Amino acid sequence: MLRRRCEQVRNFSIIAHVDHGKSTLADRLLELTGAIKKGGKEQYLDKLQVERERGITVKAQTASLVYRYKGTEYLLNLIDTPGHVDFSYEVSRSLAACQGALLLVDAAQGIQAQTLANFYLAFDQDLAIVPVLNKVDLPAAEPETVAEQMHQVFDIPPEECLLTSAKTGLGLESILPAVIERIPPPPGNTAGPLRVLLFDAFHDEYRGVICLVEIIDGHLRKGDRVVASSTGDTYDILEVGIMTPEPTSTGRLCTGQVGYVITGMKSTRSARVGDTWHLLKQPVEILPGFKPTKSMVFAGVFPITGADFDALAAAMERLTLNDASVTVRRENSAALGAGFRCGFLGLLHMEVFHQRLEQEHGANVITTTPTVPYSIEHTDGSREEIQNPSQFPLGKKLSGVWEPTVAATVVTPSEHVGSIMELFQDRRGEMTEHTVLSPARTLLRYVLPLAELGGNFYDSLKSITSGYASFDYEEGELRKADLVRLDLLLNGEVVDALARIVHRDKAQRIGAAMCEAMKEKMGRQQFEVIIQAAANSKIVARETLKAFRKNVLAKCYGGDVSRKRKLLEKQKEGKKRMRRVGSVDIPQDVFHALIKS
Ligand SMILES: Nc1nc2c(ncn2[C@@H]2O[C@H](COP(=O)(O)OP(=O)(O)OP(=O)(O)O)[C@@H](O)[C@H]2O)c(=O)[nH]1
Repeated sequence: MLRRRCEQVRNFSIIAHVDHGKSTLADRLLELTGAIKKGGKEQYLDKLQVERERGITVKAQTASLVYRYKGTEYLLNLIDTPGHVDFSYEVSRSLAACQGALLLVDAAQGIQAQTLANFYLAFDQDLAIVPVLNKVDLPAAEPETVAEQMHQVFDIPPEECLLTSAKTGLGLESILPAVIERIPPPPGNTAGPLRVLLFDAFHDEYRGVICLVEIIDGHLRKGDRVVASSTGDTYDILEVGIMTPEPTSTGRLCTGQVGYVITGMKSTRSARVGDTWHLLKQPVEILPGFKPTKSMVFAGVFPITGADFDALAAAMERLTLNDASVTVRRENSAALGAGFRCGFLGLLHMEVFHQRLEQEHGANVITTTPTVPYSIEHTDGSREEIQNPSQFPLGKKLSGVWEPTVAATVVTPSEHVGSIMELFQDRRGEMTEHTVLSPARTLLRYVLPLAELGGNFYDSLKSITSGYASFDYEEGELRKADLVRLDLLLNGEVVDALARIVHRDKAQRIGAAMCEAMKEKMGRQQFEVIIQAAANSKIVARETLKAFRKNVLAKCYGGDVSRKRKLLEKQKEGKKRMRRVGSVDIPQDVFHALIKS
């Protein structure tokens, strides 16, 4: 099996809009080829707890299937990819190790925003595309209409579309023959010097870093010594094999094969995805590699109590071993103490990271309001990136402030176009395209500030379209904007962890909402608290919290000293869960509440 020539190898991905059935289809293909047992646990390739709970794929996975077709045995490497926009970097990486892709579309929902994005990622990399219309078992399925849409939007002839149900198994037998016939074998040179593409890496608790690779040219054997061309570091190949889908040692990988390698590398940070490996003293032409991932959302991550800092630091370290796309540095906040400033690929990535910190590492944390990176220009022409709103300079003239934008795509039932246009206008969006896909569906494209995707953007879009619109975006240009720093003050003291950067026109509205939420959540204190919001140091909103003295001894008649002491102790304990800002104690859960408001 392992001396197979390139002609008997196919490397392919499954790409689709979220929930169109990729993971389910991958499971069925694994069952069909005997890689996993029928009726076993669902969504085999979704390994992380957060993936199972949220029903989304976060890390791309790979599995090698052996399939007999017309008397010949083929090795088919399937790479399952995440569907959510935050993880599209995983999609493009995985596609770099493939020659083709199954483009999966839900036959009831039709083409969605992410279908378009993924199609173009595959198209740009010249991959052979096998269109699959899934979920044909659903009563609402309209495979003919969707096939017509595929023709109109992607120029794919309707007769090329395969019809399947990953749920009932209908049509599944047509998929692997189409993979073999329509997707070309990997083009590598079997006799050439070894050239390896490193396309992913993950950390295994027991075995250390496991690298996923495609052998572009030549052969890789256990015991080889390779050079990572980006760093010049050398590694001994301790183990090599294929994912079936568990790592299975094979001793060697041949040209065109996708598999795993263990080298004794300590951290996934050493595994530079997109890197080219070659043999010592046998340099090769370097592969183009991947665009480095860029943090688009930053947030502070703090322990609930200062004493938990070391445990949080350890949890962070373990988690970032496996998720090299998170950037982490130490940060100190007057309100929240010692913590970290983390950079994420997007909001979902941030939530997933938070959830993994709690679930897999038992850390209890406060995450501050997420912010996007702003670029400010000082009057001397120098530029600075602001990743924390409290770094935004006050009382100093600036030449300008730039904010990141996104190019957004929405596919929606046509009756919601009017409300979507209103939502995007309110979010400072500019329409760039309006196309009618079919009488019932419309495609809209907008440029809008990335920061406007925060707050309740997704909930608003969902509620005005009853969940029927799909949304996707890609990174846009930086755009100059009239932005101010919005601070929240308690008795005149700024709470640094709650600072935000907002558009000048919205500062008053957001400031008033924050003051109101703070008043409601904080509960009465023992003295009067003035809550204010300031835009670039100018007060724009105010609330007053009246004093209230909580007398813990009120119920103590007479002089029961031990009871009295107990109650006073209890009050002291309650205070531990407070954070002191100036003269005011803020309960920890206020931070949680305001971030969500
Ligand atoms: N009726 C029907 N339901 C299906 C079919 N295929 C998948 N589903 C269901 O659709 C939902 C989404 O399927 P997944 O396989 O998790 O979708 P996915 O595209 O992998 O989603 P992400 O991993 O989040 O990108 C699940 O509830 C599946 O059971 C099908 O052919 N018919």
